[in-house]
Amino acid sequence: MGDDETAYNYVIVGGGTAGCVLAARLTEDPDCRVCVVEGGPSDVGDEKILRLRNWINLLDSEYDYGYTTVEQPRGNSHILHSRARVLGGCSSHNTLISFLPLPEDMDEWAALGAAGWDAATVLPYRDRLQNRIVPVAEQDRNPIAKDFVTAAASALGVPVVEDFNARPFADGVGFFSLAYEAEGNKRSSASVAYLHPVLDRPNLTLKLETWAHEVVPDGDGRMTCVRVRSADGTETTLRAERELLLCAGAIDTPRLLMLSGIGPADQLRELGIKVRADLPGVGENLLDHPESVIIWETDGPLPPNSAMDSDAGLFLRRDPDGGPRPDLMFHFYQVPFSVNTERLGYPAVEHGVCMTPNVPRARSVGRMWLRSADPAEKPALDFQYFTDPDGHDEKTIVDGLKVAREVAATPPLRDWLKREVAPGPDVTSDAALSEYGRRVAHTVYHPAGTCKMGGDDDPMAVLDPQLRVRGLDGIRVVDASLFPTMPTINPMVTVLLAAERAADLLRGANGGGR
Ligand SMILES: Cc1cc2nc3c(=O)[nH]c(=O)nc-3n(C[C@H](O)[C@H](O)[C@H](O)COP(=O)(O)OP(=O)(O)OC[C@H]3O[C@@H](n4cnc5c(N)ncnc54)[C@H](O)[C@@H]3O)c2cc1C
Repeated sequence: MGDDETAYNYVIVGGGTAGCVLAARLTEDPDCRVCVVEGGPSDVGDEKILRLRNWINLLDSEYDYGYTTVEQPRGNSHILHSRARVLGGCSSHNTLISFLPLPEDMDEWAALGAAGWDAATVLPYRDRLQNRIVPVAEQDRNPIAKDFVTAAASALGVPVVEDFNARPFADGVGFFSLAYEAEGNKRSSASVAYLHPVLDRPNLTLKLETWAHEVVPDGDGRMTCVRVRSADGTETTLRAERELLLCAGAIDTPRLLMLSGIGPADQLRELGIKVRADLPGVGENLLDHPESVIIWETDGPLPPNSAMDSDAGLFLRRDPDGGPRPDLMFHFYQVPFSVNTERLGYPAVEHGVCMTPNVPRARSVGRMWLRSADPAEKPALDFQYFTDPDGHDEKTIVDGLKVAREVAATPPLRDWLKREVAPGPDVTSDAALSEYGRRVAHTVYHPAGTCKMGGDDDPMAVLDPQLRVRGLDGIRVVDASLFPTMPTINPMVTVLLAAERAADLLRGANGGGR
């Protein structure tokens, strides 16, 4: 198929984490013509992208859409919400920590009306994942990270976990599993694992540096067409003969739907957007994993070994009556992640480490909306961090900071640390820890949930359990926006599993493939 063609069997908007999986799976059938519209450039041969340890330099770069938030009265209003602008999406930009969701995470989705998304159905898709997922390699295990693992196990009485994906866990400390090749520190992103091997398929068309700005109906009223603009400004309408698949991520998928008149009718009318479907849930249910940070200076430089500077971490279950899943997590960084503390005047240190306690199932839920009908204007994101009425999220951060200090005070980690620089040893009361912890809070970069799927009885569900946009024909959403609730763990693998399942749903519905 040549570049001038505009009709395909499927058009995929967003060649990101989910989009790459779908493109690879759907083009396994040589008669199925697929076009991927991706806003960013290719990652092929781009060492800046392909080398995992460079991830931190991609933040706020030309590969980052760089969303901001509206004022967060109980949190940090200065967080930059990085979202990748490159083939592979956030899997080309992130730290590639790879955890299967816990069974209860999936069963919760099914209980909320997402029939067919229970653990017994979703978790077996792990065997289909093409990414190379392995625990951090021995040569990448920094001595200080090893000592963090030993200290946390001893201070907190939790097991050392060799492979977090071997079985479900309530708590534990250890080196993460990553989607990477240790040799050469190469990403095994969705793009590398799924798309690179099939780029020469004649039935796959990639339109890079091309931005989708409006979904429009075909002649039969099916929402299968999308208006796109390429880097040179050329406008085209692409048509999907079977279905249009939105995979633009948890911010850009609801943004595109709303710009196309699909969303909360009153809000859209106020902006002068013609309403095509009144779906009040579009842009609501904005989920994230909020985190805080505590930083120590080390006595001089650390050994260099690392996969991506945050190779180990801890899960803890503080509330034994709260079910089998952990309710506190943190990453251990062998660099001082000080962007939020320096802004508040805490000292910058040349050599240091930090721990970043986060809230695995945050109860504060936010929303996003369009500021105008102009597709170029970024939407407003309001995560409403630390606003849950029971104070669960705030308490988790306070507990996390205290737990971090316990670990830091325990040998062998203790012997590496010269002094605590943020918040500093004088900050001890719950109130002071909360104030500090929320003001320096950051995101673990996991926005999700903004087009959630659910049952017929949930008026806020945007998608049915087949991922079809309710009330419309010919259009589905497959990306992190489909999450009804946030899984306990870092969500990339959940997105990959969802995309694998979506490929099956599509092939079943449209008669192609298996
Ligand atoms: C810095 C960072 C670190 C992270 N670390 C981890 C981690 O270690 N482990 C983990 O599990 N999760 C991590 N995450 C989160 C995880 O990467 C994401 O949740 C997941 O990759 C999202 O996948 P997606 O398919 O929903 O969207 P994405 O992968 O973001 O894909 C969306 C794609 O759509 C394209 N696009 C958007 N709008 C348009 C448009 N209008 N037209 C055309 N193209 C468009 C984008 O360019 C992008 O390629 C991290 C995220 C970030 C940003």
